[in-house]
Amino acid sequence: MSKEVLLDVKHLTQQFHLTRKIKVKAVDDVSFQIHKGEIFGLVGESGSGKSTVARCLMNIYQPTKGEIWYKDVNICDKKEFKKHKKMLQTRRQMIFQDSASSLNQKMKVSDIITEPMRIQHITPPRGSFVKEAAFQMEYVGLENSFLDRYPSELSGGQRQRVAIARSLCMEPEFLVADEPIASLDVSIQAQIVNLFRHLQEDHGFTFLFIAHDLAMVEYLCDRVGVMYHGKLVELAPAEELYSNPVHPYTKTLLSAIPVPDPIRERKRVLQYYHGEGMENSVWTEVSPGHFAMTQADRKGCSI
Ligand SMILES: Nc1ncnc2c1ncn2[C@@H]1O[C@H](COP(=O)(O)OP(=O)(O)OP(=O)(O)O)[C@@H](O)[C@H]1O
Repeated sequence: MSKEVLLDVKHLTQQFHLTRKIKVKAVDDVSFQIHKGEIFGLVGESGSGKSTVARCLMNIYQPTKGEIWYKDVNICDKKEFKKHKKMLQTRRQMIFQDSASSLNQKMKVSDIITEPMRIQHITPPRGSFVKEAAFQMEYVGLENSFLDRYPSELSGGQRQRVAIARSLCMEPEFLVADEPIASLDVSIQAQIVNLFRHLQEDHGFTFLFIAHDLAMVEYLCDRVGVMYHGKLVELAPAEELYSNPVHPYTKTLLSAIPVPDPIRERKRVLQYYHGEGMENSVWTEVSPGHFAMTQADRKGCSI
């Protein structure tokens, strides 16, 4: 993995207006970088702001504050976005959790896979759209007989493979996978996660991987960020985060991972965190490459 920065997120804040008076700060002053070729994981409880970050990175939401740089393009700047629109819409692709609703149920698989190429007026490198769809299908482990089927005729895992094949057609550089395995059976989850790993190894893709399954995130990701109530509270290489969590919320989250050893499992202590000490917290590098929110007067230790 290189240290070249592909994405630089600076002080990202996203507020939603629920009514004229009530606002929700879904993402609150979040900064991080994603390096070229790395798999960056984002974890946190439901509603902590992970999907909102992902949607801002994909220009689905226009952030309330902050900047997002994709290489040397500030994608939050509307003029810059317009200037580089084609590059941004092809090189960045997103895979959603619910492939049943993200894929057009009325289209055949071959058309679903090649639709983004048609929209972007891209000539299929393998001669025809059908050949292109067949190539990508084979790559993601689906037989060609699926080409003429409709999404409703496929299983959840097969539909997710179609969604991946569809994004591969655009020869992307950066893939956002938002809970791509959440709706799948456990054995299928492992297959899809392994597919992501192969994609990264074969093509050097850069990934943002959002998931609730902390064990899968540890297995797949190079670095992991932990979100809590819209804030990024900890960020570290996966191994370091899982072996030495600093923020109490990270400790809470990791304490909930089941241990496949009955003796250790019996001794496991579940931790709880209810947001105590979030105020006055500052972003500190507690060890090289390991950042966490700690209280200003207690740098280097947990809150
Ligand atoms: N379009 C929207 N309009 C209003 N509020 C929103 C919108 N999108 C997200 N929110 C709110 O922002 C907060 C963060 O939501 P978000 O979906 O980013 O969390 P998440 O960590 O991805 O949760 P999950 O794991 O359940 O998907 C939540 O309180 C959510 O209700």
